Amino acid sequence: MERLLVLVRHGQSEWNLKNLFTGWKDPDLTELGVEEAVAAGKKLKELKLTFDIAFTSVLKRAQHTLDLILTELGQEGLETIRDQALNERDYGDLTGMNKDEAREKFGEEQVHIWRRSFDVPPPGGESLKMTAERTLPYYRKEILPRVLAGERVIVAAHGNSLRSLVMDLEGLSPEQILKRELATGVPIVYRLTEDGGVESVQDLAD
Ligand SMILES: O=C(O)[C@@H](CO)OP(=O)(O)O
Repeated sequence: MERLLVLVRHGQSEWNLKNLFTGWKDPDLTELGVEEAVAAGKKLKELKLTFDIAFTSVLKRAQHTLDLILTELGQEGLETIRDQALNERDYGDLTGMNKDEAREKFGEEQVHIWRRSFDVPPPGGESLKMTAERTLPYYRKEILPRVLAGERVIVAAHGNSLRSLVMDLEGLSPEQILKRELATGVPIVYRLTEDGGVESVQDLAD
């Protein structure tokens, strides 16, 4: 049995381009973001991958990315489950702030801690740990059982909601996840063991 799980971060969003903390805000993809999503679809097509079900967040940039990928695969209209458990980490008071201006105001190190530490939440927002506390139960209840039953699953979501899943799947420590960045529109193809561990992982970066 195949036990296929593909994770993909959305393509560049309008707020990624403007360098703003985005979190639960809902900007759409830029032109480049659309191109990245189409390219992700083409890469999956080259590998002859198709899916039985898709999961995404309730945010436009992830849904739009998924739609573009499914169109490339000739799988428009595939059953898709949207849930806010897969949303980006909530950036709290930083939402909408320019990342360079935040560095000037709060200092480079503090902003890095808010963005990449495991358990320090940005003011009023979610740490990666808090994000994992919603993404992982959802993954274990709704997504993993389908993968283990042989359904081919694609998840289109966000930098930090996916980092929390990657951390768990790959058994990364808080230090290791700190350095792990997910590129926009780059699918990561996992094949899982029968108990949900990682049998193989392939990052489809160029
Ligand atoms: O702004 C955000 O919501 C995220 C993802 O774009 O940013 P960061 O990479 O700083 O976690």
